[in-house]
Amino acid sequence: MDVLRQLRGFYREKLHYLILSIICLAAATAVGLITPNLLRRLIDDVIVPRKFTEVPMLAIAVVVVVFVKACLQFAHGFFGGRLGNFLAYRLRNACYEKLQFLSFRYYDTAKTGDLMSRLTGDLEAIRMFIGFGFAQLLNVFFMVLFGSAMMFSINWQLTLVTLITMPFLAGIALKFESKIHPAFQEMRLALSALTTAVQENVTGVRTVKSFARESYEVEKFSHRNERYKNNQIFAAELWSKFFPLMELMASVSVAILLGVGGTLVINGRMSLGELVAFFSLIWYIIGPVWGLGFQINNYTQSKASGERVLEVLNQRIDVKDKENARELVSSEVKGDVEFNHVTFAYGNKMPAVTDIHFRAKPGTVIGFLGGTGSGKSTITQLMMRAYDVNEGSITLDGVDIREYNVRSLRSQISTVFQETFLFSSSIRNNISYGLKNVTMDEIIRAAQLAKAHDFIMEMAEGYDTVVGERGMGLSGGQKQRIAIARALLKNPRILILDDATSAVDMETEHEIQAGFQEVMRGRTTLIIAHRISSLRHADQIIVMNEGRAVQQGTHEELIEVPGPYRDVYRIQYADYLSRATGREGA
Ligand SMILES: Nc1ncnc2c1ncn2[C@@H]1O[C@H](COP(=O)(O)OP(=O)(O)OP(=O)(O)O)[C@@H](O)[C@H]1O
Repeated sequence: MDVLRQLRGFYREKLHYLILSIICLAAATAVGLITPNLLRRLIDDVIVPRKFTEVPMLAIAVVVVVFVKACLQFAHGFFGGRLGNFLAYRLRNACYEKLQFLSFRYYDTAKTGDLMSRLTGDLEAIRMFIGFGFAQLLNVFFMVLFGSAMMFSINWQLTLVTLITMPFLAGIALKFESKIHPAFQEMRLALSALTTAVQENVTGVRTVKSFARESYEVEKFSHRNERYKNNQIFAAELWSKFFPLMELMASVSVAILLGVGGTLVINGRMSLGELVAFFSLIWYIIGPVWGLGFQINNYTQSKASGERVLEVLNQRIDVKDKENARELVSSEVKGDVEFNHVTFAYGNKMPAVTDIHFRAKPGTVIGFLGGTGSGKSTITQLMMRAYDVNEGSITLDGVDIREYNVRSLRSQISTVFQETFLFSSSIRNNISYGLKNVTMDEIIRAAQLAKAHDFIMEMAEGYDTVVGERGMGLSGGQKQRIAIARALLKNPRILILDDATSAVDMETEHEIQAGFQEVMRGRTTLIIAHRISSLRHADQIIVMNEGRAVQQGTHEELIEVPGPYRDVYRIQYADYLSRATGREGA
């Protein structure tokens, strides 16, 4: 119930729906009890004394009772539906909003499929339980309580004898639930494995085909499919045993009732009408007991779902605004960036960067070179406060970036990542993503600077061409150029290019960089690249190794001194250097 209490904030406004839904269901249950009484009257007061004039009245009474009961059930469904949907709507929005603000650290370990299932399946379970399950669980008690109270009022001895089988019935229902519950969980896991296989196969279809692993994939799927099928069969067998067993137990109850009750009627200690009323009341008790396991399972499942959803909602946001955080105003930002002896580690791992110290004056270009895992991307992530530093500080225009409002800081920075993400939308929307009031001319200008305009115009629909999921249908270099156009259109003070031109040829890269020089005049740029040609014009180059800056200087300075930069330069420029030496020798 703790979960329900925590969720209360989301449905407090509509708490009256919950109360009305419970009242209506309880009232429907109570009204339902009139029917057995009418039956009793029909037999004892009409049929036996042969006073048939009362039949029309009784018939009308039955119709009225059934009608009122139906209205109450409708009202229960109406209020429950309103409540459940309101809660699910609020929770869905809250979860989605939370997902937008959760830190990068959360997404480092989050699984897409798991998050999706929390936002869909788990939310649905909560909707059903709060909307209907909760009232129905309470109704189980109402039915048993009202039903047995009425039976006791008719004949308490017969009630005790008839209800003797109920504990067994409840025991079987609970035992069945304890077996079917894990079977269902297992089935859900098997289904999730099955869908993951399909999802991965579709996403990685190129890899599968290029490795000619189609039959392996078919076999993998077939194994998972078999597991799912076996689970289904197991669950179906459990169901097929449960129903006859429950029916058998229920029939024992009914047989006892008929035997003992019949004898009481014959001996004149009970009227025939009472026996018939008893007969219909017994189902008032058998029904809920039969479904007891299901209701309890429904509760435990929605409790687990509630916990999973609350886990997302209660997730701590690592990087957040300080109280009274400063707002950056675009026109006033100069772009003076300084890393002051910055050290940072992801979780409890070894530091990814240690004692990084550099200053990028407004409008300058800082290049980063280094092997994989040397900490280059980490530096750019720290710049946009994807994570906060552990030691040292990063300043923008002389103020620690932790003092700024995160949103306004990031709005001053454009990042182009090595892996480009494009939305399944038109190229135009992809370039202008998140920006309002941009003209087509501005979009075209950004695309021209990113050397994307020409290939976009060659497409049948031009800027209106819709690119598939993750930009399918475009080459790696084309996707990167669209991402660069997107970054340029944002008109940032700070541009971060994290291996952003790795997928374009050297000539295009050169042209893109020439475009950058034009747009980035007066702005600060951090470039990560593996090609010396991309970095040689930088105002300062930082060579990284195992999280440390091992060399720092301009291209001209660095090629003069022995070290990793000169080694890389010699490897990449081997042909050029040998030709130059050859010419000198000649
Ligand atoms: N999100 C993360 N969670 C945990 N560790 C990470 C994460 N990102 C990077 N690392 C680790 O931090 C170290 C530095 O990684 P980083 O991505 O900064 O290197 P890099 O120089 O940019 O490499 P590359 O050139 O391959 O992109 C590596 O050891 C890496 O495994």
